[in-house]
Amino acid sequence: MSKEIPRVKIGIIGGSGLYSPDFLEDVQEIKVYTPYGPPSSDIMIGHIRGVKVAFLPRHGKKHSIPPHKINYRANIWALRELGVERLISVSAVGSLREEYKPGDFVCTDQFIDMTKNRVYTFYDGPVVAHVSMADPFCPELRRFCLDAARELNIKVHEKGTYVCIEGPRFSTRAESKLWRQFGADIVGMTLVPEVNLAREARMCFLNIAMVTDYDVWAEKPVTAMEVARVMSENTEKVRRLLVALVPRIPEKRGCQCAHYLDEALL
Ligand SMILES: CSC[C@H]1O[C@H](OP(=O)(O)O)[C@H](O)[C@@H]1O
Ligand SMILES: Nc1ncnc2[nH]cnc12
Repeated sequence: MSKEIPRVKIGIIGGSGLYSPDFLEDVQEIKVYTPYGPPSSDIMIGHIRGVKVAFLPRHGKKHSIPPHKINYRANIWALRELGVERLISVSAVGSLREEYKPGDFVCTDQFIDMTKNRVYTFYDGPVVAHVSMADPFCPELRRFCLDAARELNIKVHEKGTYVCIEGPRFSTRAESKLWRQFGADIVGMTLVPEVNLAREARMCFLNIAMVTDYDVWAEKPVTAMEVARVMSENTEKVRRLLVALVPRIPEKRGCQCAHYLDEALL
């Protein structure tokens, strides 16, 4: 007897420090097969106040997959296969600005791609797609996120440019200063190509970044242990924000996100 595959419209990808769907109720795990191989883990499906949500930890349940080895295509494909239209990605980031303090949230609104060796598209030919990335994040999801944070009295920066580095190493002092000159506000290793693949998959995409450290421009070199510690001190805040955000998201989309691909195919 074949099992019915559940349909889920909202997906959450957890980053460093967010590996478990303990903010969801009635969780079931399902294995999803993709043409690109397995996603980072089985997909966990549960509910937030009656709304069905799919959860996937991008580094795996035990953080065994480094940023440059994540199978981003498999992750996005698997979530899309389940019906996900609106994707919330959670990231730990370093700060490139004094005023973006450890423990603050950032509702990312732009990115700069400094990665070097990733697979950036589902369209490897013969079908070719050039998606617009001028406005990478869903304006509706950003608004719901900011409203939810305001309601909870959680400090969130309304805008922030995320520079995505290849990793897994952290930036040199010279690089960190350069990211600041580029106009970036926060630095991480995983937003690209998650965000552009989601657009190719006609999904809305929101990035909730949690500042875990001042990157090395501010003198003291960051360590992975520091990132993990600050993230674990703040996961409760992340969970509360997700629980307040998800029920605000309406069934129907009123944004452009599903249509960028129409103008991208040659
Ligand atoms: C654990 S330190 C570096 C690691 O943390 C961030 O992860 P994520 O974006 O998945 O939250 C950063 O991008 C690196 O992968
Ligand atoms: N300083 C930093 N650089 C890159 N990725 C990070 N993730 C968290 N902090 C970071």
